[in-house]
Amino acid sequence: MISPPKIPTVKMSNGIELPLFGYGTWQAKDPEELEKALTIALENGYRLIDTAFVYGNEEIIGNTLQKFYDSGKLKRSEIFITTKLPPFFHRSGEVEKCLNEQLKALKTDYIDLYLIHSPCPCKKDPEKPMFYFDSNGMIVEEPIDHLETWKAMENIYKSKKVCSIGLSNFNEEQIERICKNAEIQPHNLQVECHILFPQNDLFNFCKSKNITFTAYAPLGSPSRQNFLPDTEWPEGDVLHHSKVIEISKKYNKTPAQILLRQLVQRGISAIPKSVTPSRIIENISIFDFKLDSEDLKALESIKQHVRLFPMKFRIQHSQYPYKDVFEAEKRK
Ligand SMILES: NC(=O)C1=CN([C@@H]2O[C@H](COP(=O)(O)OP(=O)(O)OC[C@H]3O[C@@H](n4cnc5c(N)ncnc54)[C@H](OP(=O)(O)O)[C@@H]3O)[C@@H](O)[C@H]2O)C=CC1
Ligand SMILES: O=C1CO[C@H](CO)[C@@H](O)[C@@H]1O
Repeated sequence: MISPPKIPTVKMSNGIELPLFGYGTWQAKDPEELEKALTIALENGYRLIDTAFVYGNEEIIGNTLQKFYDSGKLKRSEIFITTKLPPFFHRSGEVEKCLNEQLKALKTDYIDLYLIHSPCPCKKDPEKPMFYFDSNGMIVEEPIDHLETWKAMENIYKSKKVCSIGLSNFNEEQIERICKNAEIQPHNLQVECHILFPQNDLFNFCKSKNITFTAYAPLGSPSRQNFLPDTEWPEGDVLHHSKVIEISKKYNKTPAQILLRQLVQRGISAIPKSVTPSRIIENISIFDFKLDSEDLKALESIKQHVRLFPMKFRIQHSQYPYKDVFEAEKRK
């Protein structure tokens, strides 16, 4: 066990501190493996856990956390739980119902940060805890206005079942519309973000709105293609990028540590996923060094930009958020 580092935070507009580093859990759902990995993460200083209804692992996470509370090793107040509303429960009557299920699974009476997972409300697969795909592999749209769902998010915020509310995978226009019509402004946006997709414009836009920023796929999500393997996933390997390797040698750190450190220094919360004990410790060992401005600039100036998560199974949805992907598809 390393001595747990102090993790820097950024204040959200509601005054709550968002840790700039946490533990991602997408595709971690083997109970034994996840419990072991999360235990190692918590013992080594991870405090933010990122999950979602559709990851199918909230109960495993809740059970693991309960063991930490019972043994007195951690208090609930020391943990920051982010979870997400699935795209098939966007109707106002469904939001709180779904949240209640998630609270039960996570063994808690509040969520620190609750996000609308996707701007594309869709039908549920009655057989699976997942969205429904049609015969072309597309999700089936449910026309529900974002403002209806956001109102329900505001209500659960007011009920104190969630301490902060936010969005994931929404574009600037969609966020702007919510902000203009909201009683409670979004506290956080979670989107893909790494050296090959730095999100400079969206990040600056969020800063101007006082919305904190979380980077998913901070290591380029090397195992993303295990999800929907029949889908075409864009190429892009941030962990083996020559610039990252060069800088990692200079600091005697690993490529993953350089990538995560860069996000933290940008003021972006990074949530790498790993179920490998050595990597879990490697990823959090980034608070004993600082990238200098020259190296930050070198990482910033990487010209090749590629969206690794185009989520094309949503491309026909009227609220599909990625105009770049949509335009490129139209030109094909
Ligand atoms: N809001 C959204 O729509 C989305 C949210 N997310 C969230 O963001 C989190 C992170 O994104 P994710 O897609 O998991 O991708 P990451 O960029 O975190 O990459 C995870 C992958 O990298 C491997 N890995 C972890 N650490 C290292 C290391 N030090 N060296 C080499 N390989 C490493 C892991 O393998 P192994 O586990 O085998 O060690 C795993 O295969 C998710 O887990 C989820 O919580 C992700 C995608 C979309
Ligand atoms: O969080 C998630 C992980 O990535 C998946 C693949 O695109 C998404 O469907 C999901 O929103």
